[in-house]
Amino acid sequence: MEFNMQSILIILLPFLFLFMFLKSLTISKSASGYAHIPGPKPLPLNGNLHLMLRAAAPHRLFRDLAAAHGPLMHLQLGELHLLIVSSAEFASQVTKTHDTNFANRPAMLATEELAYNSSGIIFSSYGDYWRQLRKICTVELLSGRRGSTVDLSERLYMSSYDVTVRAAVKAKTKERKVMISILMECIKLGSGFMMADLYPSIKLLPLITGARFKIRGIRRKLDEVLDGIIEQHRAAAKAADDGDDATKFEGFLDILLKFEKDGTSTIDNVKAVLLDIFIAGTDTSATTIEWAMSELIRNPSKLNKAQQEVRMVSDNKGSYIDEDKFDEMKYLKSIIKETLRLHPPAPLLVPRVNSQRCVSNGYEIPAKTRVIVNAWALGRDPEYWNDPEKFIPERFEENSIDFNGSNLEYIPFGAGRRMCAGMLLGQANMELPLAMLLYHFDWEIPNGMKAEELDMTEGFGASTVHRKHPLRLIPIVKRPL
Ligand code: HEM
Repeated sequence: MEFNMQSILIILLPFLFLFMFLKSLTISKSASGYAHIPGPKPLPLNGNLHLMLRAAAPHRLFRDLAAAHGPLMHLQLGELHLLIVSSAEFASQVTKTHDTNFANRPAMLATEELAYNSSGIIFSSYGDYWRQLRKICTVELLSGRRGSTVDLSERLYMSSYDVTVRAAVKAKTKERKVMISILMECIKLGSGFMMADLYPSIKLLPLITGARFKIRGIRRKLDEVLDGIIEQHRAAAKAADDGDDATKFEGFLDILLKFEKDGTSTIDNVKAVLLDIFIAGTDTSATTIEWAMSELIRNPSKLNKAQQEVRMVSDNKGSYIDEDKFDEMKYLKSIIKETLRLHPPAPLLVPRVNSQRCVSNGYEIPAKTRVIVNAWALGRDPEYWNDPEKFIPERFEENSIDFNGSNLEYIPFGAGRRMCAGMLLGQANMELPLAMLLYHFDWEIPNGMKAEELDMTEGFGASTVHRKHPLRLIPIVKRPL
């Protein structure tokens, strides 16, 4: 008899269900620790997982459930107990009052292999190792506007990737298409909502669902590309040393490699950090520009106003976009802020875990609880915003609300100790390409479609939220490059 994956599955399924049933008895016991926190009633076996099956996207489902159950809500997905935070007050508890306690990240199937055993910045445990990495990042890579510009391209992902990679590695890398597709896979697998993540005690699940196989395949490709980048960098550094190149400077990757050389870290740690920077830097900025352009196309008067501003500032400056003039592009900045309010690229931020039991606004939270802050819901809450579903960049001209983590109703970059380490680079990575798109081109929608008909459906199934369908527009050159 020939055994293929399907026949193995059929044989294993009854055992799996029996195991899950027995497991559900222990799950309901552990659920008692959360009984005092409001939330939808869990079913045996799956908890509230069935709700996810018919949801448009987790951030939308969590917002709707929170409307019925409150701003601190308990959800049980498979074996996991999640707390969903949907108010500025509770977000402040997690990211300010109990920030240190909640400064850890949960383990996920994908982070074992794809984040090199969680040894990058995003998923590493809170402690000295993380502190050191974060310091290198802030000082060496992300504090200024070090990313050199790339040619304007419709392929925002490529351009965003180029800027990030050049900031980190100082050079263009080969195989960027392959790398971008790997990054997209990592983002999908890192959502934390895979079956194998929701039932971590069923050790066979990663094999049965094929997740382990897929992750191993991506890890192999990832190693190949990252090893290539590191090799290329070492060769360039050696050539510069040999030639006594006066222009050489020590960059981010050189510093990571120094730690590897003196034995403080391993080459896997170096790859983990590089991957974090590539993932965090590429997808977030590119998807924000995509949404900003989509919103502007749907609002032609705002598009017009933005173009007038960018052109007025830049025409006097020799017909090119000058980063030093961004402070004069107030409307452009408001557009980016409004886009991040309506479409935060990471709507649920990155999950946190508390090391110790704590009490938050009267609710006891057991240790090792996974907490998700729904930044997307906060940005659309009528409690904090007038006409929250409307794209109105002007609202940011009238107030001083900022995304720097001090206004908890508006946290697209997160807040507290684990907030985004690349906010400044991210900002530059959005302002520059968007200003160029607005300055050089007018934009039309193809096929005579009306502006208000532009499809705004969100994609689903990853930790960042893109447009479901790519944005296709006709550029008309107004200021040639
Ligand atoms: C539009 C641009 C960006 C957005 C919206 C964004 C958003 C975020 C969010 C929501 C988090 C999690 C915060 C939390 O848990 O409270 C995060 C973490 C992080 N981001 Fe960004 N990000 C952006 C760009 C970048 C860039 C360009 C880089 C670096 C090249 C970067 C590097 C990081 C790192 C290293 C972390 C992990 C911090 C830690 O866990 O200590 N981000 N980002």
